Amino acid sequence: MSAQPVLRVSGLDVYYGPRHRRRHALRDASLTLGSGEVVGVIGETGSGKSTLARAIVGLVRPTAGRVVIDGEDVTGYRNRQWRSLRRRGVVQYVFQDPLRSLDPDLTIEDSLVEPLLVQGIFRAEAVTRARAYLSRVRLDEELLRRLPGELSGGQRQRVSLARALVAEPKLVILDEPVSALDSANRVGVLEILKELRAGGVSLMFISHDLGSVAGLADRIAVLYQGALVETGPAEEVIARPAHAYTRLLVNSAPTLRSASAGRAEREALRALLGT
Ligand SMILES: Nc1ncnc2c1ncn2[C@@H]1O[C@H](COP(=O)(O)OP(=O)(O)OP(=O)(O)O)[C@@H](O)[C@H]1O
Repeated sequence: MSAQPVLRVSGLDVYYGPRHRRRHALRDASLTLGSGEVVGVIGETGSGKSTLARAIVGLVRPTAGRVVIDGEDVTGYRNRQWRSLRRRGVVQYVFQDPLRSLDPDLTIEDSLVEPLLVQGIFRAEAVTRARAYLSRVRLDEELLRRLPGELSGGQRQRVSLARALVAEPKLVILDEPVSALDSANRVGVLEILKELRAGGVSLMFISHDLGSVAGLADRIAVLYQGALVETGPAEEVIARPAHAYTRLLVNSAPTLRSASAGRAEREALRALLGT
């Protein structure tokens, strides 16, 4: 791992809505991601996971805090500066809905080569790279001529992953990459992400499902009601969860639950959390 983290988030605050009805969606969030690391951000629906991701990539403006990506302080960057950062391929964000990452009027080939063409790479080389990344996400070249609307949900998710990776970014943020997939596709995409991790890509993997994150993440960050209540090495967070909400998550994940953890304990934790 290099000395410089690929991502440093400190004291990030995000509010939504008009002043008199403001919702504090992200509270003083701080997180560091080392180069080549995978961090899993988990939390229930509405806990602020997408807000954290969107604030990191400049799609939502924080009211306080700082974001540094690959040594570049992007806090307060304007749209033009964000576009330039994305064009340089530093960071990629994969939307929860793959259709949002793909232009419906572009063939898969055009979608995959576009990020390379804007970097000044010649089309022939861009197409070669697009094919290589399509095969990395285990899709057939035959799909290159199709439009996103002519693919299955699982294929679309893989194409949007390939599109995020083709420009070889420093950091990829994946918002719920497997939650809309059936179990065979989920296992397939998790396998691909494991290969990417072995290849040294830094990933932030957002999910409401601790079970999906557990086998992949080096570190786990737990969001609860807009606050990062616990962050640590994945094995430690799972083996010795410090926060009551994390204990409830571990206890509720069928594949992680220890034999001793039972329903009574889950109910006690729910009562403690007031949920
Ligand atoms: N554009 C918006 N305007 C107003 N409130 C918003 C907006 N986006 C999100 N929120 C609210 O902010 C809170 C956090 O939302 P966010 O989408 O970050 O949660 P999440 O953890 O990603 O949820 P999910 O797992 O359902 O995607 C929620 O209460 C949500 O209703």
